[in-house]
Amino acid sequence: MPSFEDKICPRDQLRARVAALPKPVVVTNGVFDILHRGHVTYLAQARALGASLVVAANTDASVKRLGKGDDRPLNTLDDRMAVLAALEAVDLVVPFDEDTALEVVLEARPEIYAKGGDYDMAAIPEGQAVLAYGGKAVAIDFEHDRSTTKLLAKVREFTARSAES
Ligand SMILES: Nc1ncnc2c1ncn2[C@@H]1O[C@H](COP(=O)(O)OP(=O)(O)OP(=O)(O)O)[C@@H](O)[C@H]1O
Ligand SMILES: O=P(O)(O)O[C@@H]1O[C@H]([C@H](O)CO)[C@@H](O)[C@H](O)[C@@H]1O
Repeated sequence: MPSFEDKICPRDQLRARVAALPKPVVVTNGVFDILHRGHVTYLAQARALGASLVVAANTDASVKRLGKGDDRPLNTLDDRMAVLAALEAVDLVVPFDEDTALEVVLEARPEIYAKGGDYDMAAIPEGQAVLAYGGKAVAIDFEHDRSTTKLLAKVREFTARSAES
């Protein structure tokens, strides 16, 4: 197993593994289905807010409940976590099966919670929780107009055109 996979943390070890990370710790979460430039830029910016970055990845069942599409996620949790763990910006990857990453945030108690600029920090449970204990909640502006959904639409358009010709 490549050494970067050591960054994948079983949920029951989260508290202990976070305690061993350099502070301040930043936590973020998401699906990260087909990794793209928007994701990696955002993760590098999140890491730069502190000294360590923990990424909580939605389990496959929790992605299904988000309603992104019947075929989502395209990449399984294990694959998505391995790709995230291979990134230099990422120190720890943990799965979560709840509808939000609130419990992860409460267990990890990071100094900083970060999320893409498509979210209002004061309106999401993770942001509210961090602000309530005196931490920081940071929305990172989108720098690149990319998304897994847009990439998939391109592939589908190409496949449909190829089938017609
Ligand atoms: N282009 C982008 N620039 C900056 N941050 C992004 C970008 N796309 C996604 N993010 C952030 O990355 C995290 C994971 O995003 P997500 O997996 O929803 O990406 P996505 O590609 O937009 O997915 P989908 O199209 O499936 O909704 C979220 O915090 C989101 O705000
Ligand atoms: O990748 P996404 O769709 O941006 O990730 C979601 O973020 C939600 C957000 O943290 C508001 O609570 C979260 O609830 C959801 O489970 C996904 O992680």
